[in-house]
Amino acid sequence: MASTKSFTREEVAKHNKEGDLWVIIDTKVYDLSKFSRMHPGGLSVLLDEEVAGQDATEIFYSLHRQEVLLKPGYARLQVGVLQGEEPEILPLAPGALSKVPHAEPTWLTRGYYSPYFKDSHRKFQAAMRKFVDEIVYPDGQLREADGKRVSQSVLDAMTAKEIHAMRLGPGKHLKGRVLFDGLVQPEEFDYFHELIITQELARVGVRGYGDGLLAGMVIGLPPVLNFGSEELKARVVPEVFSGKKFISLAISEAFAGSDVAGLKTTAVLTEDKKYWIVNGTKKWITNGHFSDYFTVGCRTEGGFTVILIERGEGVETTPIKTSYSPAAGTAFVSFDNVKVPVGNTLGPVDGGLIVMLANFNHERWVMCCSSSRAQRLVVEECMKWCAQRKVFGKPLVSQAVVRAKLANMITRVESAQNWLEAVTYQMNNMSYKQQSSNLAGQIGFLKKYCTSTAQDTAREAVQIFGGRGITKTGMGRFIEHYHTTVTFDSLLGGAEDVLGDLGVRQAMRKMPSDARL
Ligand code: HEM
Repeated sequence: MASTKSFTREEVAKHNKEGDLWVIIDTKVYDLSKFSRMHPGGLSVLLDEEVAGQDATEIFYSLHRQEVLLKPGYARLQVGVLQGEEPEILPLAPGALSKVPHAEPTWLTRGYYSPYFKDSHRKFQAAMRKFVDEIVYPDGQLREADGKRVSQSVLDAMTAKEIHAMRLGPGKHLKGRVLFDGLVQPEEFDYFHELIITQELARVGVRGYGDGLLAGMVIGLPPVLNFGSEELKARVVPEVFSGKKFISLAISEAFAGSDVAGLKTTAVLTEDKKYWIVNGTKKWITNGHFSDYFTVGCRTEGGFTVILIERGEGVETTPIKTSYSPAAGTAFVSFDNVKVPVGNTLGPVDGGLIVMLANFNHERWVMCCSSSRAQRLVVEECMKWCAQRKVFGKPLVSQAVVRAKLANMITRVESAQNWLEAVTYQMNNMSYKQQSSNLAGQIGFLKKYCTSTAQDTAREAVQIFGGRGITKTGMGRFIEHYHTTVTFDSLLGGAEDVLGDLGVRQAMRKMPSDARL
């Protein structure tokens, strides 16, 4: 616990030399006498006459993130507070909304309204924010750094609130479950609740870890839920929703991605027609390295079939090094003569395309939710930095070129979110089938928009942060991470050009034959 001793500024000023060195940061008094020799920024900067024994608040915050002082090892350096003065820089309490303009979507900004979000969504958001701040965020920072898997305690905490089940959207799978301690009833749970879950998780701001939070389940389990036999569902779904077993979608190969006709993994029926024998390899499989189940796209005699394969004899996974942390468990998966019961077939034999198409819309919409929210985190970082960073004696934001960059960023993130909310409203009012026929193109365009604007924002954010934007620690650490990992979002679920083309083709199919200029 921090000391509550109080000092006058004059008393602090006496401790101004090597071996007896105090500073004031936002009314708190720190004794850096011993620490100064270990200070990552060096000893000399602390001995400066404007720092040693002085109020170093402004210079401290121009060089360090708030989190530095919250770390127990550094918080211990506090020996007291300034007499009769109150701190001004207060870190946000867990669950609180940011007051930085555009740091929150409009519906969460004081004084604004929304036609979409009701009281139930607001309560749900507040609970989810607190949960993420207290349980997920701290683990995210640690695991992204050490590359280990998401801690089981986090997955268990998510299970207790039924977050895994809710991440598959509204539907029968929620029936009878107590969602977030009863905060929302299964029948009232809609796509806006799901949007909230995805967007709150995206605020953790660490890409590999974000996928480690069972992104494989979000895309790999729906084919089991929608196309698996009752026996298969009864066994697999509870294991996965309880966070005890893991599942991945395994479609992409080194040979082919979106082009399923080019896949080389084969499934051949045994003579007694009781088993599939699967041979082949899959690449870039999110969560694959720790998955127990794989929803696998296979070439079969008359086309393409989706089969659920359990880890066992003949299944090997090797981690792939990607631009983000191994916390995602991204893997190369090989199947060598794997014997799979035919009961594990998902959907019609040779009719796997339907299974995949049914999955795409939701999967891409989830990506839009997380991509647009991650982009907003970058806007918040830039807004704060531009206001606090001084150049040529003035805040960075006094430069017109910097304001122009912020204007572009805000325009992009607000348009992405508003379009996303409009599409989400459509999803709430359409059946799954209607969504495929009416929204596949829209969602394709939206995803293309989210991820291409994300890359523009990443580039401009690095310009604003300068060298800090390419440094893994310190002020620009989120920007560096975002810039390094942002491209990934533009590839998964279909590259931008592929999605744009899909949207135009869907639109052209609906062109009236009598339309003329
Ligand atoms: C409680 C007091 C302080 C603590 C715990 C502290 C801790 C740290 C830490 C952890 C870093 C590494 C930052 C990172 O890359 O993540 C750092 C860097 C630095 N610190 Fe401090 N510091 C303190 C006070 C100060 C003060 C008063 C100054 C005043 C000049 C200062 C100047 C610097 C500089 C110049 C760097 C290098 C920044 C960079 O590489 O961009 N520090 N400090």
